[in-house]
Amino acid sequence: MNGRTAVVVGGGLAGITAALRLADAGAAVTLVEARPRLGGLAFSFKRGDLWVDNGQHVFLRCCTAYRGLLQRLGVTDQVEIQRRLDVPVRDVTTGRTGSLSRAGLPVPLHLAKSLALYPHMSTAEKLATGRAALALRGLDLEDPALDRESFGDWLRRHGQSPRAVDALWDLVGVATLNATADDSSLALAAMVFKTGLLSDPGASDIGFAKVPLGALHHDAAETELERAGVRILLRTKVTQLKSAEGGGHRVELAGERLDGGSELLEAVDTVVLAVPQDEAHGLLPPGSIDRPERLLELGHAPILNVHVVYDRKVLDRPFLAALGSPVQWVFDRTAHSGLRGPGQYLALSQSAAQDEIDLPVAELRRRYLPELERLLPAARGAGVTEFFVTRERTATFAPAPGSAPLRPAARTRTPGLYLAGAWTATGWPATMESAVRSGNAAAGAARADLAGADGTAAGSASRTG
Ligand SMILES: Cc1cc2nc3c(=O)[nH]c(=O)nc-3n(C[C@H](O)[C@H](O)[C@H](O)COP(=O)(O)OP(=O)(O)OC[C@H]3O[C@@H](n4cnc5c(N)ncnc54)[C@H](O)[C@@H]3O)c2cc1C
Repeated sequence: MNGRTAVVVGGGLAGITAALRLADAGAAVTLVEARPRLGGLAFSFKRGDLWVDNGQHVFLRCCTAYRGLLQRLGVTDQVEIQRRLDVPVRDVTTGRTGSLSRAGLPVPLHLAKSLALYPHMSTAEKLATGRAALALRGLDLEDPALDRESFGDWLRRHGQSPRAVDALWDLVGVATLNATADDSSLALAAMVFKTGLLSDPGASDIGFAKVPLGALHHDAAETELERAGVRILLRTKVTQLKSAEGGGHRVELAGERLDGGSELLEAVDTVVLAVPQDEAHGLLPPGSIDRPERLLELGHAPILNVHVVYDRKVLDRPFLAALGSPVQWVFDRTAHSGLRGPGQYLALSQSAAQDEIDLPVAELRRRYLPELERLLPAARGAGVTEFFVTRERTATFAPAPGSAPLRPAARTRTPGLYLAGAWTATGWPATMESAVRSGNAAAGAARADLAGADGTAAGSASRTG
């Protein structure tokens, strides 16, 4: 792509990835981001002395594309991946704590011991779960029928009790899919469980950042993009995308320019739209994709994070999942946030939070502080020094049955125009992994098309492949 120009719209993980890949191929790349920072939906901000992530983010060892990006950014030492999957799960109604963990055995035996000892299900439920896991493992992810059924219906057909759904399938599924089994497509759920739990024994080991997300997705990304020669325009919104008269694309920008004027990027060879689906719908030139209104049908699902700072330590592990409580997952954020002193900072990650996302802070406080006392005995009598929430109403697309045909591929019908974003057709739910995969796919398609136009080997390979 030497001598070619590219504009990437959107500086989330998809856009960062696409920009790096296009710059690697020799294009002169401009990355345009409306906000004052890179990182999109996975970012952090300062609140007093505290670094706060907009939402707790975790990844799995099987997230190879996201881990590849972390490696490229030189920040693998700033994340931690469990040596072996270990998720402590406490039921507040019985007070018992068990764990979902793996042994050093081949799949699916790696989970068998943990399931056998899991205190939150009966023996009959565990046996039925083992049978369902084997059936799930046998599903063909390429079968389009999987997208038409709900995961909940499939689980019931495979003998899963409401308790097994709560204590196991939804415990993992709600956090990864951002929807309950009843609201999830079987295709996406099967993808998550097959890849995460039933592929390689280490696939589900959990990873998370040891620093605020912004240190990875803004600071390190900005440094690497600049090193790769990418021009970064922050606080700059793309307002329109058109065909340029002499060929290529015309990208219109509205930014915080001192003269108040707008800037045009003219005759751009390649544009990657790495923005949320609603924004892409507004920017796509007519005829670029089939039935663009489908982008709006994809819908959104919210995630709420409840942040609580205690005056003492109340949680004795990095994280804990809860049953029998509105609390879903609790993370210890103390070290990441820079909190000093004897206190502890907890973040509650509440996925599929449609019923709570708009509740006033005071009501959430009334709901969650007593729940935390039920879940964490040490919280009883501890002082709360801060309580606040972060709300992401459009955290992910809704992974509902029927969502697969609504997700477009990277290549559009407009030559030189590509789509990226966790919501595009990656086969993954809306995750950091999906975002990075989509950025790779868009840049890969652009590189192949330009190589094809130039008549080089990469182009013919892509056309025949
Ligand atoms: C609270 C929360 C918790 C989550 N937890 C997890 C988790 O644990 N694990 C996981 O893997 N994923 C998680 N996710 C999902 C993950 O963050 C996203 O899937 C991923 O970051 C999406 O990246 P993206 O680049 O596709 O899109 P985005 O991050 O949405 O990036 C799009 C960018 O485009 C910019 N933009 C929009 N319009 C314009 C315009 N006109 N001009 C210029 N720029 C524009 C936006 O400002 C934004 O920066 C979570 C998300 C949230 C919100």
